[in-house]
Amino acid sequence: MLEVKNISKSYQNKIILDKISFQLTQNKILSILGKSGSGKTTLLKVLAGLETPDQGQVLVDNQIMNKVPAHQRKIVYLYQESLLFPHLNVFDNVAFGLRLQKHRGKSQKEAIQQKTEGLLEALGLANEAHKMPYEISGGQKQRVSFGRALIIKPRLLLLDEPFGNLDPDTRQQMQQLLKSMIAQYQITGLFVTHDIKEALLMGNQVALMQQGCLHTFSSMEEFIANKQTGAQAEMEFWKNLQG
Ligand SMILES: Nc1ncnc2c1ncn2[C@@H]1O[C@H](COP(=O)(O)OP(=O)(O)OP(=O)(O)O)[C@@H](O)[C@H]1O
Repeated sequence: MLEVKNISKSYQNKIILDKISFQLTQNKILSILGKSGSGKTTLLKVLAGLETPDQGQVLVDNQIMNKVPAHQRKIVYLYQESLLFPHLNVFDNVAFGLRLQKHRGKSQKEAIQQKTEGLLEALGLANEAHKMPYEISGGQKQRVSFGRALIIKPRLLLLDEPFGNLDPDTRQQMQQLLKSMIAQYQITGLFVTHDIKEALLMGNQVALMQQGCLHTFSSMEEFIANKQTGAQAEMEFWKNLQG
């Protein structure tokens, strides 16, 4: 479904992405780990059309995306501080993408109303529908931005450290919520995180970005067994802590 072929990108002669190739099938999530500055965000931006690769191709459903502008790709890129429209309430922020799709007429209006209400309910935001962004918490804002993304059924959802700013409890709740929404909406996506546990929890597959290359693992066992991933060190840490 997503096919990335030989993507390279340099900034000021420094190679950030070095002939990256991988495939991702429909309804699967690929978690991407990697050190700060290893190029994870750059990869997501290339897929979203926010950066142009120096070479290589991005294909979604066999369609070459390279020349398709970002706003026509139906690929959503979400990051920690994904912005909400400050002048729209929670309901209108979520409904925005559907309204853009040139839906007119009364029945369409009702369909938008129903879809948005259903999604707000599922996201636990039903009581916040009429609040403005400045009246809700960070975790709630995050849920609104997921709502905005999910409502248009993106072909690809790109999540860039989405929970980086949340406290541990809220982070755990959001992981569970997002996981169930991803299953319900049959989302295909990439999930960038620094947290190994989160990568294993959110992804069906895990990959490691290192020196411009994306190392994909054929199974979770292979990922855990590889010392470079840090999974073993993390497991050792918890074991030692238990005594
Ligand atoms: N627009 C740009 N111009 C020049 N250099 C850039 C630009 N964007 C990113 N870089 C550089 O490319 C490298 C990779 O950055 P990127 O943001 O992709 O890393 P990352 O793996 O997402 O890091 P982090 O985990 O800290 O978010 C960094 O060295 C960064 O300074």
